[in-house]
Amino acid sequence: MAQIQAGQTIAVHVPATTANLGPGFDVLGMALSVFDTLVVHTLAEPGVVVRMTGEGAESLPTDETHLIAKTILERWAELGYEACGLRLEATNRIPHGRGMGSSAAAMVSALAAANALLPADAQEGLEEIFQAAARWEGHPDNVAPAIFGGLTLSWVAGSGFGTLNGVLHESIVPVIAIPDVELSTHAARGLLPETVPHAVAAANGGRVGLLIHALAHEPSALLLGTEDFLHQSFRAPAMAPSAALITHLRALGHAAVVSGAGPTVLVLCAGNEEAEAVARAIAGHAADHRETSWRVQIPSVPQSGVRVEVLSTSP
Ligand SMILES: Nc1ncnc2c1ncn2[C@@H]1O[C@H](COP(=O)(O)OP(=O)(O)OP(=O)(O)O)[C@@H](O)[C@H]1O
Ligand SMILES: N[C@@H](CCO)C(=O)O
Repeated sequence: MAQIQAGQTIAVHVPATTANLGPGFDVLGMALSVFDTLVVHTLAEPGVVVRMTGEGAESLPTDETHLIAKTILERWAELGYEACGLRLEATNRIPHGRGMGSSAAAMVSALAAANALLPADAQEGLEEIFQAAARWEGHPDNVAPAIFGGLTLSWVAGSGFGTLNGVLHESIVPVIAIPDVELSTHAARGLLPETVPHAVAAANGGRVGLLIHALAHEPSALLLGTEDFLHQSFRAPAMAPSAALITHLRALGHAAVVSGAGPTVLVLCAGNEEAEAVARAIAGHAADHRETSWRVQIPSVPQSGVRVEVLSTSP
């Protein structure tokens, strides 16, 4: 069995992502300019040590059970490589369990790192990393923009996944409101019904079509295009403050939706003026509903996703 070379150091940068964008459940995703950074050192001595700063630093494991370390080790084993020792230094800026793709970012940084530390002639491309990440995450909508950046449209293709970059109108500005509570994606998916009636699926399909058009060409149609029939109403009881904020913003004419599995709220704005009005509307709503506090950010949409820097190679 080939062994991973000790003495290598790489850095991986991966963006946060928002998924669904309303009706595009498990299909639409978009990168957001909030980046996690992971530095990986391969060591001659066996064992795994993880150091973290930022999100999750106080609560996540610091040994080989850490999600990123575990994924790197499992990927090497899957590809037939014997692991060396590892030191990981993670700077976590993506909030966990909020619907901003933290687990997808962790998965993508692990798989990109595992790949970059293979011998040069064994390294794979982004397409193989996408297939592995989507398989391990279970759905492709967050991992696609984390890998490829921009707006992504993804689908299940046989036993694998497909994705492509969609056109995003230059005026569109995302606003995110991150509440001070977490909801795990696993719990949020558990709230969904097994099946939906044909009429509901058809209504949702119509909105996805309109949304893709609105995102590319006609931002004025974002409010109608972001109407969802598949997931938000079922999950609302688990994120009542987010549901109330979305109702408030939509009544004002803004295209507010649940970001990913929630509870973060995403608003797709047609320009900076609307984005600033939305930030003010969120502040006003928060002042009247003090049980939840919100962090409001206006990120950009990076056009590329995961990036690996080789800091030092093995002797
Ligand atoms: N950088 C990280 N390092 C290690 N573990 C992580 C990291 N990011 C996320 N995780 C793990 O993933 C969990 C959150 O995943 P979960 O899928 O529930 O939410 P999310 O990915 O933030 O939201 P969503 O999938 O809706 O966008 C965390 O509680 C933690 O266990
Ligand atoms: N499409 C996923 C995104 C969260 O990972 C969901 O809504 O469950």
